[in-house]
Amino acid sequence: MSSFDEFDAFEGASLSARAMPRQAGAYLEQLNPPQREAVETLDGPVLMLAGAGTGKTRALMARVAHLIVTGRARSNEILAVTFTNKAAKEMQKRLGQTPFELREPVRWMGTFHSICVKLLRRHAELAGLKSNFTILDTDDQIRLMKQLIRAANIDDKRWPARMLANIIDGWKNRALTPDKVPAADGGAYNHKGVELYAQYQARLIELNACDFGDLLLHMVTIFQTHEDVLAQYQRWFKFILVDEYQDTNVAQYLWLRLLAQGHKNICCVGDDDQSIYGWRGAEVGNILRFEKDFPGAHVVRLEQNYRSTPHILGAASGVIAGNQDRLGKTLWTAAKEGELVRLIGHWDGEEEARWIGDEIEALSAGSSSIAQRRENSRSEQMMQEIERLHDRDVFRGLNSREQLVGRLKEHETFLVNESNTNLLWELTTRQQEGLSLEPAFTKFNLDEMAILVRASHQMRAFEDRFLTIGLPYRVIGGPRFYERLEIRDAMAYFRVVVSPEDDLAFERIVNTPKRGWVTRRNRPFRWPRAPMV
Ligand SMILES: Nc1ncnc2c1ncn2[C@@H]1O[C@H](COP(=O)(O)OP(=O)(O)OP(=O)(O)O)[C@@H](O)[C@H]1O
Repeated sequence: MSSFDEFDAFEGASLSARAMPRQAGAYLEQLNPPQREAVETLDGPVLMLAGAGTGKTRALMARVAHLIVTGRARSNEILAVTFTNKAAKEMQKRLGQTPFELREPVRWMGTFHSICVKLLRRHAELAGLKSNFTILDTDDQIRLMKQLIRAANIDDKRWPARMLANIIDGWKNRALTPDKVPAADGGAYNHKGVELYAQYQARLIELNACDFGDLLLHMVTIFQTHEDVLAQYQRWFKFILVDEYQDTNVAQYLWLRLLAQGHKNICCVGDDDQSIYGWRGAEVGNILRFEKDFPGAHVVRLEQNYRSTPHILGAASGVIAGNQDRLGKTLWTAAKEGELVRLIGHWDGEEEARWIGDEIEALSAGSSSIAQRRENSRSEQMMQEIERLHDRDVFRGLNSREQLVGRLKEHETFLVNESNTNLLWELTTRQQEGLSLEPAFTKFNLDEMAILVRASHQMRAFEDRFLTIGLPYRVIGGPRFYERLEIRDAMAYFRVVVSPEDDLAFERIVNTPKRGWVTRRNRPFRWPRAPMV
C-alpha cells in the first residue's frame, strides 16, 4: 500500500483555511428559495433535480462555499465530481472570486476519471501496477486487442477489434472484472470475449498500463477489497457533490456509494430529462432510484429557468413530456414571450445546409427571409403576391396553419410551399399576438448564431456549404488536442523514452515516420531493448 498518512489528504490546507468559521456570505442572497434550500441542507443525502438553465452551477458553487465558510468542511475534505475538467477549472476560478472569495482551491474537484487517476497513482500496487502507469488511448487499446485477437487465430475482419473493445468497455462500465462477467454474457464475441478480456487485463498489467475504464474499475475493486483504504477516504471526504448524476454508469455509482456509505453526506445534482449518454453506459435509473438508494433523501426541484423564453420552454416541455420514467418537474420562466420556435423539414442534409446558409446571411445582413428574398427578382414577385393576398384579406382571422394553407390554395397562389407557408404563418401569428415584426428584421452578429449537431459527420454538409458561399465559421468540439494524430505520435516517443517496456508506444512509432521496416502479423510485439531515440 502507498505510504502516506492522513496528513497527506490535507496537504496545502493552510492554517488560515482551518481558522474559525466565517459568516455565510452574499452568495446566499443571490439564490432563489429552492436554490437556497439545496445549499443550506448540508447533512444527509440531497438530490437537486435541476432543469436546464435553472442555476444549478450557481447552487453547486454556493454549496461548496457554504460548507467551507460555515466551517463544516475544509476545502480538502470536499469531493466534488464535475462532468468535464473544464467545468472544474471554471468553478475553481469562480469560487475564488466575488461573491464566494474562497482562499483555497477545492483540491478534489474534477471528473470521475481525473480523481481516480490521482487515487490510483497512490494505490497502484494494489491493482498490480506501478505508480507511473500509462493510460492508453483508444488507438492503443485497439492495437493491443488486435495482437491478442490474431494470437488467438481469430479473423479480425469478421470479428473486429473495435467490437471487442466496445464489449469490454461495457463490462467495465458495469464494474465487471473478467471473473465477474455473468454467464449470460458468455456468448459475447463468438464465445471468446471473456477469455480475451482476461488476457487483455493481464497484458495491461505487464505493460504497466490501464485504459480509461480501468481507472474506475481498479478503484472500485480496491475499495471493495481493502476496507482500510476505503475507510480512510470515507473519513477524509466528509461531503460529496456530484454533477450530472443522470449520466453516471454503474461503476461510478458503486464508487460513490462506497465512499458515501458512512456519513451519507452526498448531494447529487442532475436532470432525469437530460440523460443522453445511455449509449456509453449511463444509467438514468441511478437518479430515478436515488431516494431508494439513500433513504430519507431530501429532494429539491430547481424549476425556474433563467435562460430561455416561454416558447422555447413550452416546445422543450412538449417533447420531454413523452419520456417514460420521469421524476417530473415543470420549468417556468419570468421572461417575456420572445420568438416562436420554427420547425422546418428538409429533404436532405444538403438542402438543409443551403437553407441555413441563406438564413444566416439574411440574419447577419439585417434582412429577414422575406426582406432578403425581396432582393432578388424572383422575390420581388413574391412580395407583390403577398401584397395582393393581403389586400384580399387572406391573412385575416386565421386560427391555424392548416387554415392558412387552405386559403392560399383557394387563391391558387404559387406561395404554397413549405418554407413560404412557415414564414407566412410565423408573421401572421406575430401580428395576431400583437408582437412587433421588428425582430425578424434585426441584424445579428455571426457569433450570436450557432448550429448544434448530434454527430460530427453532420457538420460536413454545413462546412461544404459555408466554404462555397464564403461564410466564416468556427467548429467547436472537433478532435481534442491529445486525440490529434501528430500529438499522439509525439506522446508515443516520450512514452518510449520514459518507459522502454511500453511495447504499444514502440509499435506506434517504429515506422513513424516511414522507415520501411516490416512487422510480423500474429505476434504480440516484444522488441529487443536497444536505445533508439
Ligand atoms: N437565483 C438567480 N437569480 C438570477 N439569475 C440566476 C439565478 N440563478 C441562476 N441565474 C442565472 O441563470 C443562468 C443559468 O445559470 P447556471 O449556469 O448556474 O445554470 P445551470 O443550471 O448550470 O445551466 P445548464 O446546466 O443548463 O448549463 C446564468 O446566467 C445565471 O447567472
